[in-house]
Amino acid sequence: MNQTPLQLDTIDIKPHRPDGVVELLQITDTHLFADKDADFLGIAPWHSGRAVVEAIVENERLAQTLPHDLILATGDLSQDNTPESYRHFSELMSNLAPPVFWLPGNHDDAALMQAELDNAGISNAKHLLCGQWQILLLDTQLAGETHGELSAAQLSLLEQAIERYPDHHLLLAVHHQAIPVGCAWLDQHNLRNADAMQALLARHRASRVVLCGHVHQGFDQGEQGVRYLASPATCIQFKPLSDEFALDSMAPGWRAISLHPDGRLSTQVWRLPPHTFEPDFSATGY
Ligand SMILES: Nc1ncnc2c1ncn2[C@@H]1O[C@@H]2COP(=O)(O)O[C@H]2[C@H]1O
Ligand SMILES: [Fe+2]
Repeated sequence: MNQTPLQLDTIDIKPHRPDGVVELLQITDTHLFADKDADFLGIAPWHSGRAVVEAIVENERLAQTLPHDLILATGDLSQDNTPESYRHFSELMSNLAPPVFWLPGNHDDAALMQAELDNAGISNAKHLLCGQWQILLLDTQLAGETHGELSAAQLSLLEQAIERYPDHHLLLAVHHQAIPVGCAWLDQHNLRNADAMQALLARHRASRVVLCGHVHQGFDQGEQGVRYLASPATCIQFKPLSDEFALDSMAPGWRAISLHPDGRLSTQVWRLPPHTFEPDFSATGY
């Protein structure tokens, strides 16, 4: 096993907005298959993912907003771990102008994912300096498990980030939820050593935000001065506050986030129109 500690490798991204506000989008849990028409509990993820991308493009055109600075793809991009599924993800992202940054989820094959996304020219950068903010993407994947964990090496990257950039507000992106979302069946598949991450976050004086995927629902909660956010998946939605596995009737979606230079954050969950891509509500799991 390679014991060499990971070194923080930082890239700079200049925010487009003259007031320094960083505009980003979160796209998560696309669960793509090699077969674009493959069914996932009543939804074909490639088709719902494509509809999300088209809606983002249309939103930008209608709102005539300044361009987004970046997109964060927070894992479970593939459901079947095929090279084709990652190529389909790259194809979807090629319709969007901002650079995409990614981290693996429990369903991903991280090595294959990196190889395929590298081939498509999607950056593997994990620490971004953007105006007054720093964005760190950490890997919580634990091979063969549905729940997640931050290895010592990943925690060390967080420590390096807050030590090196103590005055930059921090957005930490991970796949697994660090605090319970209120679905017992799903909260057993959480980030197991969230306390180690939280102990490091407690040292950081600037703003702290933790953004995750995995929970297939909108989530926004503050705890001990840290804001925890999650986004709907671009395919099936899990029903909030359900102890048993249950799919939700809300449409697929994504999250938009504005990071202000003074540390404030504003955010909005966007969804496709109601009743588009309704799943098979009788499904009991996968
Ligand atoms: N009925 C179920 N009960 C518990 N876990 C489940 C059930 N169905 C699926 N899962 C797991 O829960 C995970 C939550 O999101 P994932 O897409 O990561 O993958 C899912 C499955 O591994
Ligand atoms: Fe997941």
